[in-house]
Amino acid sequence: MESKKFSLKTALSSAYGDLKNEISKHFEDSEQELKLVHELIQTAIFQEPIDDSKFAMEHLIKLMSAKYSTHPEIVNLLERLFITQLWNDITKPPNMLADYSYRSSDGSDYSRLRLFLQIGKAGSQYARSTSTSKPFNQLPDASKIFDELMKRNKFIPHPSGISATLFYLAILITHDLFNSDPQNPSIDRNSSYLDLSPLYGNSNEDLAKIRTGVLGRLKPDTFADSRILIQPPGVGALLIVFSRNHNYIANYLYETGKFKDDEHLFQTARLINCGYYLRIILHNYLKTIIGLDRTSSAWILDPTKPYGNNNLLLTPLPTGIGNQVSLEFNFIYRWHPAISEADEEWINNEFKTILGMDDPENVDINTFIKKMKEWSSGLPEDPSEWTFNNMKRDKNGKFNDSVIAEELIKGTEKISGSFGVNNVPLCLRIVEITGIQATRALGVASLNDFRKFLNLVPYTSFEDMTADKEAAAKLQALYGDINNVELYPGLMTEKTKPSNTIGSALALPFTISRAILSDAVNLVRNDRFHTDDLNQHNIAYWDWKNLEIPDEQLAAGGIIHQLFYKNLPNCYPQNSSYALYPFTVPAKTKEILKERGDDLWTKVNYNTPNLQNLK
Ligand code: HEM
Ligand SMILES: [Ca+2]
Repeated sequence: MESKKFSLKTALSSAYGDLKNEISKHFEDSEQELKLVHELIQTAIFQEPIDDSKFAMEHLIKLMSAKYSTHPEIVNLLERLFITQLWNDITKPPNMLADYSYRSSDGSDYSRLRLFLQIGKAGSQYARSTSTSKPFNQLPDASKIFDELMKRNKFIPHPSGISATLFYLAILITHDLFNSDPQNPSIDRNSSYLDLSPLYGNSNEDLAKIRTGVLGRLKPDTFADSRILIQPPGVGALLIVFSRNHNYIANYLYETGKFKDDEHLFQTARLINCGYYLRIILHNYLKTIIGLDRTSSAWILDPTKPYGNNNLLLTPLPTGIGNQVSLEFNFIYRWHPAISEADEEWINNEFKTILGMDDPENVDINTFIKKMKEWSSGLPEDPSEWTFNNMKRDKNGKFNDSVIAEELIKGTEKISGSFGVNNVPLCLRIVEITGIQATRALGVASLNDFRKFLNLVPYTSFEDMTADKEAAAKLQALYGDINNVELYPGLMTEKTKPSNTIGSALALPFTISRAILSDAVNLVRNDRFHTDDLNQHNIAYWDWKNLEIPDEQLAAGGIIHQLFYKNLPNCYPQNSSYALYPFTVPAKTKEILKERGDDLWTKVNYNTPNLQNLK
């Protein structure tokens, strides 16, 4: 960055040299004026702060209107620089609108560009990123692709020690963004934003079912999306932490005395709760995914940073313009190989019960949809009565803290699965086959066309695409030509990035690792409620430290432990790796922290928290 600025300055100096010559040709005693002109150019280009007590602007106006007035060529240039500077001060289109600060129930109106009110609203069609350049040749049976290249034969543990709990958050994120209509897979029933749709739902009807209507609160331990009930119980446990966090925030706001009515308290608490969710995604989830825990640097990848101002050299990077997730992203984010062994067993049993069969892998799609529908229509109308994993609610409707904490703690001990060929649990066979068929029906591109779209070099051969010789041979037999490989089967079988390194700790398949970041940056930056409208006024001057526990240092910038300590009191010791670093298995956490080269690793407790006396 420095060297770029240096070379720009060099270029600038030569342009300034010409102007200087021009001015000194016509005027004597112009040293002061030249300095002024130089400053004008500097501030126009580098956005350096202006010390207005020096009256530079007034001097400039005097020069243009009096001394230089007989030299229109100089005045024209200075005037242009001056007007450019003034014009650039104001963001276009506007960053914020007055009194326009609450999330809608269905994700409409999340773009501040009022022409795009509908963008990313629940019930919209998926966006499409890229099309196929030439027709596919004959495609193999989707079931054959699953059986030969995707099916888990033997569990392969994740090489970077990533825990199941990281994927519990990943599942909340995917259930926030994606909710395909089984009758019409081009429709996404959720909003295309990180707005905790699994908690708050996607309509006014959903909200009415989970809100108490009093003081902005949600019903105890309640969430809106019933799909979470048939995910491993750690996913529901994590969502309940966010549900409790909403109520914690609403109470806190009420006690400040600034708000009285339910709607204002609810909406403000939702904005803040979604803010914590995003902060966890950036400071814990993304940090683990790209391996930043291994360094003592505080740097994180933050897509919300304002780069809004124009300057003469860099175009602005807008925020809050709205987002619509793509169908491609839906498949890029299907991370079924990551499911841990224990969670695979759990879901297998759950499917056996719901489908009423011993071999859920053999169910046909119509039966699957029908049985799932029967299951969901058998749930209580009121989500505050739902339970999962046979957990019981107490007389106030709450689950026992330690029962919730236990699922998250167990998740941190479960090693997740490795990405790459042959690691998708067998019970998801029908889901995967139907998925591949949907991509065909909707015209999703080939892997190579998608790579070209991302400006990545296309694969030239099957060996180039996958490091696994056996997989390469199977792909060759099924697809014939490397350019014939479809996006989703390709993503599930391509080579994976190295593990245990800064930059790629999640060891994702190559194309996924790049695509996921492009989609993530867009969906966060384009949400006005994660950028300009998360301003202090709209969040009632909420201090993000309100949840903070004194061991901030121990978390190395992480946030998630604050939610655990606040909403699952007494379940974790103060310095527990299970709260501070839940996304890697504890033995791995120790190894990673040692790599930082400081003594942080000696201060963390790696023992399983003892919940016995809390039950
Ligand atoms: C034990 C864990 C998991 C189970 C039981 C599971 C189950 C399922 C099922 C049944 C579907 C089909 C849903 C439908 O078509 O309505 C599905 C779709 C999907 N899964 Fe998973 N999954 C698990 C883990 C994951 C993980 C770790 C991710 C990624 C982080 C993920 C991402 C997705 C996505 C993006 C879809 C498409 C959703 C949609 O189009 O609405 N899943 N999964
Ligand atoms: Ca959403």
